Amino acid sequence: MEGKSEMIATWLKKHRLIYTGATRHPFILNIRDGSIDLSSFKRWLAQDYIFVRASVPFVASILLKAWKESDDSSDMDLILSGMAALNDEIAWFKSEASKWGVALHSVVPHKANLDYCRFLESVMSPDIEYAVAITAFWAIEAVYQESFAHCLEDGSRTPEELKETCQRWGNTGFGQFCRSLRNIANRHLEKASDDVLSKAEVILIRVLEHEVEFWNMCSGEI
Ligand SMILES: Cc1ncc(CN)c(N)n1
Repeated sequence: MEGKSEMIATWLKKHRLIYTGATRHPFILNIRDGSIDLSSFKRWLAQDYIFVRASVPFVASILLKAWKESDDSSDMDLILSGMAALNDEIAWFKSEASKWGVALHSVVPHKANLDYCRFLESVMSPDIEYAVAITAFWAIEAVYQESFAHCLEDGSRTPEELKETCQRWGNTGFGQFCRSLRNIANRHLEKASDDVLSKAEVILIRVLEHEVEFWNMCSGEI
């Protein structure tokens, strides 16, 4: 198949509108221009804690797929570092929540969050190929990286008390992690059958849709 070596770039061009919708959502633009309503931020904090906890078994399932299916042992090293980052993230959410007076133990997940967590669970199935699952993992991380990095660019007016949050996903190290995930995804997609390629493209679109719904939920729109 022609142009298989950079599938992710091809798909990002094709699905630019939804990708921009996920990475330049009003929730993020409001952080960037300083107009964010703090109740939206607290809602995000509480709901994302639930999502991050649900991401642990998801990433563990990708680690298992890499162990079984990858021809390169460095894939496992990268995925393992992603697991370690989740461990830090969970600790960060707990301390951030106590700073903002958010009681994490009593948070009720919103529908958009439940739907997204259910989607993660579906990708954990052993029937889902490694190339498909790693594409989903890359997309989930890339949306946060691009979104929060945007809040730190020159000209942004992100409130001082939200800068640490933006740094967590907008820092250059996390950017490098996302680029490495994208390289792994591209490498496996290059060897994939047309059937697996169409599944990976659909999964990518689903992730982007869930991310938009997640931001909508945090903005209080649903
Ligand atoms: C909804 C969502 N998407 C992505 C990430 C980044 N792990 C996150 N914490 N939450």
